[in-house]
Amino acid sequence: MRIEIAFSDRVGIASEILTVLAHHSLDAVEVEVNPPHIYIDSPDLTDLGPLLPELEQVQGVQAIRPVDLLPGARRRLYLDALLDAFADPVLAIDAKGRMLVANAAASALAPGADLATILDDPAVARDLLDSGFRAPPREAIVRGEPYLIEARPLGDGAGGMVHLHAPQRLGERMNALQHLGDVGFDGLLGAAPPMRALKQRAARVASVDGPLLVLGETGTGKELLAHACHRASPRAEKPFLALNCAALPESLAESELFGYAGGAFSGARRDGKPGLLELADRGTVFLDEIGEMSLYLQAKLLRFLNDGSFRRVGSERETRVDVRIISATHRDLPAMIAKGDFREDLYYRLNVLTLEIPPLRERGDDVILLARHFCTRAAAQTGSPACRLSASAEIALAANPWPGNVRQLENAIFRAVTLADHTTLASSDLELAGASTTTAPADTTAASPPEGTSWAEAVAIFERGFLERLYPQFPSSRKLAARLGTSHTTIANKLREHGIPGGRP
Ligand SMILES: Nc1ncnc2c1ncn2[C@@H]1O[C@H](COP(=O)(O)OP(=O)(O)OP(=O)(O)O)[C@@H](O)[C@H]1O
Repeated sequence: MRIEIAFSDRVGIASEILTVLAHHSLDAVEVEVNPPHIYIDSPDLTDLGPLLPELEQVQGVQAIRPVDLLPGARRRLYLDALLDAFADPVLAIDAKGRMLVANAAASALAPGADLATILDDPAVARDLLDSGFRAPPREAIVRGEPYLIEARPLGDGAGGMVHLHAPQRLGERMNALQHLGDVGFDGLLGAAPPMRALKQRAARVASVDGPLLVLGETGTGKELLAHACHRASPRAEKPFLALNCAALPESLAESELFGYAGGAFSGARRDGKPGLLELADRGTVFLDEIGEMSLYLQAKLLRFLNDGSFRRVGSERETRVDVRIISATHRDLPAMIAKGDFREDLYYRLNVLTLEIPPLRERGDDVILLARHFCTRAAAQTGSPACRLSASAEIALAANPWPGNVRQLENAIFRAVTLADHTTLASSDLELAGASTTTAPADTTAASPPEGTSWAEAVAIFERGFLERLYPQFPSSRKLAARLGTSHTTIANKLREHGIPGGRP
């Protein structure tokens, strides 16, 4: 039986309680003292009755009750369940390299007792330990498969946590099919003139079967556009696979893209592994952040673009595939060429067709269009009630510079929808850097309306902000009408027109 005893804290009380158990010849296999409670696990204790009078005699004991689990055991149970929910192996290692804790995936993969036996290459284990688990992510072979290894220290001298990203899950993370589904140009929202022009050009470029380079600042939607071009091309029914060239060290990126032959490196899978180029045969491979590709891989990619063939890592055999390459970057490739960081010949091979995505700040009212879309989507994703943006929020969004573009906008709206406990988001809910954080429909006067706003739209934005600001102080159409010196019917109609809730006469 496991019991919890509440007591008022004093020196020696825990040992007096345990002495009572000893008197009854009861063993305690686990004891947790967390004043003002002591928890005891005693398998021999089946009936509390005979023990109660003596325990209650101990000065300071207040209450005694049986419990299912000791708090520490309960915590371990939850932590184990959480760790086991990770499909990737996760390990805690002490400063000497001994394994302290492993989740189920790690135990199944490499049931070793220390880091050096878990990783096939002892040098990698040594680097991790020598760096105090601060070494940058790198690849290592575990039971013949390449893994991306990330480590972080646990705290002074306590060792570190090691996370092995499994190769097939890396593929998952990089496979745009996972999250883009069959999104085409329809999913690329935007009605501003530069977006319309882009979509028109993209629709033409999509069907031309040549390499395509997508340029644009980070988070502008380059991957979405690349996928839309694939969906609008004759390759639409074949795979669209994506590799982020900045995310992986060179040799792992090489084996992801080109695959490897059986026995290519010590412990490699015996039958080898196809890379994205083979897996995407007759489809499209999207190379994101191409500016970050190493010069060695640039040379290998150039060769593939020139004659359609390549060799798997560690193979002598030429492999031929039919794949369209769409690449993307936010970097200035000509400037990189001038510095010798990017191959000029590759640039011309990749840049047969080009699309340039405008930054969000040049898209006028698209900010509002996208924000409303993200608002609806975030509410659906989080199971929150349907929400909308107040006039002040829309004006603040339109005035924000958006250095992180659409992704930053998407995140700002998601955060606001998740955290706000009301359904009309104000500018203060949006945590915009540099924006006013008062609940300021008052800032309707401070910021200019979105570019291209008509007179009628500007008046409507002003009215909505004005009414939203005053309504809480004059919460009925009669009171508001009296304050504004107009008829209550006019105010009631305006409240309805702007969807301001609770417009009572
Ligand atoms: N026009 C758009 N309509 C709807 N959603 C968009 C649009 N543009 C971008 N997004 C969304 O914004 C996020 C960022 O887009 P995406 O990943 O395509 O940008 P990126 O330019 O490839 O980013 P990075 O430079 O970091 O690789 C994604 O969630 C995407 O769905």
